[in-house]
Amino acid sequence: MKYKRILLKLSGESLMGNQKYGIDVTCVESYARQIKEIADMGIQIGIVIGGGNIFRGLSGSHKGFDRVKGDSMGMLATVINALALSSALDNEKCKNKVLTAIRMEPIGEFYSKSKAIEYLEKGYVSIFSAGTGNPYFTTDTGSSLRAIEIEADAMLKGTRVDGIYTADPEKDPTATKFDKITYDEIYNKGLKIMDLTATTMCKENHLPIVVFNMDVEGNLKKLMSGEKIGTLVYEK
Ligand SMILES: Nc1ncnc2c1ncn2[C@@H]1O[C@H](COP(=O)(O)OP(=O)(O)OP(=O)(O)O)[C@@H](O)[C@H]1O
Ligand SMILES: O=c1ccn([C@@H]2O[C@H](COP(=O)(O)O)[C@@H](O)[C@H]2O)c(=O)[nH]1
Repeated sequence: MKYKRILLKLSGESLMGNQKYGIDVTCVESYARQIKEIADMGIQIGIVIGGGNIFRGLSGSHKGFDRVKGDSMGMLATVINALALSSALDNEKCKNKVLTAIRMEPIGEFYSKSKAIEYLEKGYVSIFSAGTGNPYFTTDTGSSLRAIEIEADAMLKGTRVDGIYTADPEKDPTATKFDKITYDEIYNKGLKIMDLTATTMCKENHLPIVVFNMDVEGNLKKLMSGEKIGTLVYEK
């Protein structure tokens, strides 16, 4: 097996599916099926989920919301998504736990590294919600932080594009895909696939990243089986 323990980052915005807002149930169900498939292979899975399908603090601040309150709303949005995913995993009979970076028992257990690792070792898919618990961050940074804390072998960014491109492929149809790219090239080319804080944390801690399309069912299993899909971010 290529990876024993992974941190899977799921895009909140992708959870909208074809809707304009909120959660498309078929999308969450597809994610849960794919996660169950690799949990059954014995892979330890930590998950961070975004909140862009519900609220982003920065966008809120452009409309007059206080940034810190807006970011708190964004972090709560990630908890809503985590609960939706947890429920879909329950339906798949895939044992899981929701941990929160901000205390809010009984909705989820307060996150600690030791508890997270204990659950992973017991075979629970562990969903780390509320990002880092601090404003002015994103769930990309929450993902790199949790990946490093749980000593994951890699951070897998499951999104709605099939890798990293020379420009945002949703805006530029002429953009071309990289099969692999270094952290430094991401900075030097100004690519906006992940925020810079997250990229820097991964680089400094030698954590490989794979960006791949989570909306194609079966992709996650292919990655775990060693197939080369998506884009690998590596150190030179
Ligand atoms: N160079 C690039 N290559 C690939 N995707 C890019 C690039 N630049 C920007 N993007 C955008 O990044 C998006 C993927 O990022 P991500 O999964 O974090 O989505 P998001 O909408 O920010 O999710 P979230 O709701 O979790 O914040 C793609 O849908 C794509 O539009
Ligand atoms: O550590 C964090 C993580 C997230 N936020 C806020 O939540 C939203 C949603 O997260 P996305 O990564 O954009 O999906 C984000 O825009 C922030 O407002 C946070 O404050 N701290």
